[in-house]
Amino acid sequence: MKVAVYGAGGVGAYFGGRLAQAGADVHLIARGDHLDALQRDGLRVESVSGDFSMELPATDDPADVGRCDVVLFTVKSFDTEAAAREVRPLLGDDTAVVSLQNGLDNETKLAAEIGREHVMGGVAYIFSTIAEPGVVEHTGGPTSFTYGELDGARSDRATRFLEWCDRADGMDAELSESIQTDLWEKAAFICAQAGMTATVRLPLGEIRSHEESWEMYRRLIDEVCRVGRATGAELRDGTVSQWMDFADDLGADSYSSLHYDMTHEKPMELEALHGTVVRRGRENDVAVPMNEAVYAILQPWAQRNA
Ligand SMILES: NC(=O)C1=CN([C@@H]2O[C@H](COP(=O)(O)OP(=O)(O)OC[C@H]3O[C@@H](n4cnc5c(N)ncnc54)[C@H](O)[C@@H]3O)[C@@H](O)[C@H]2O)C=CC1
Ligand SMILES: CC(C)(CO)C(=O)C(=O)O
Repeated sequence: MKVAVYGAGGVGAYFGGRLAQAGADVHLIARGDHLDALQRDGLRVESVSGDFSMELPATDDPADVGRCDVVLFTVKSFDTEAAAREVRPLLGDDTAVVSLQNGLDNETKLAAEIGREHVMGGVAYIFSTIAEPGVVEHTGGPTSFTYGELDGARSDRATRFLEWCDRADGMDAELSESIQTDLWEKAAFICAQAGMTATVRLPLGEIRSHEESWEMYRRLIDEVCRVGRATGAELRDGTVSQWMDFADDLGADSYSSLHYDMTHEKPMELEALHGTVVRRGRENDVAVPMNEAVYAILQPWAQRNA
């Protein structure tokens, strides 16, 4: 199985590294200092599931890699369109480009550039960042992703990829037959987890211990579920309480990639998260006051870091 990781950062290099450990032919696409370090020193992953280092081919030019079976597409959502324009050299007739990004529009943007037949949706559950160039730090989370064909088909390429994922240690993968539902459900969770940890600027444990803050966390989830249903997505009953139970079990020191980016002066995915919910809420006449509040509070940070 030949795999390219387009945007080999916290998420992509972690899962790509694990697939390489399982024997997949993995190629990293990165840029800047991180690429220089990957080429010079290899990839180092410092992980709660076990550290590892490996030499993997790394480049900023997809033409060096050529056709792949699977492309893990893991750039930040504000880089989706630019990166999608560069993906073509990686595509054979049956190549799947699997977005593991946060946000609701990445698959549509990818499809517009490379054709819907190449795109699979996906959602990742992991806490992982580039700690320094060439070094990815994985601090926890379920360390899993769910992916699937946009039309829900259990295709040969999707099941073949699952077999490879199942061989890998330190990660779990699930093949979904309703990835649109998964995307909305993940959006509901991430708008709460990212929204609260970034606005409050404290870890989840301290948010949980205040009744009003914990209620706001719940309302953020609930609002996104309402918007999702208004757009026609089939969210499962009990999604809000399931996420609240999930968040109850997360480590007290959990934050989010949005909080990380905000506090490290990096561009933020605010538009892909709360910005999208606010816009879709308006379009569908669904009130989203909690998401509007998060969006308003974080705007100055998003502008400052852009
Ligand atoms: N970090 C986390 O724990 C989680 C992140 N996510 C989502 O996964 C996606 C990726 O996030 P991270 O891995 O944290 O981002 P990251 O910033 O660590 O990695 C993305 C990498 O892609 C590179 N890149 C962007 N455009 C490129 C291009 N055209 N050519 C080559 N390299 C390019 C960037 O320089 C960066 O190194 C985001 O949508 C994020 O919200 C989802 C779950 C957890
Ligand atoms: C769900 C969560 C919080 C970690 O998997 C995430 O997606 C992020 O930090 O961006």
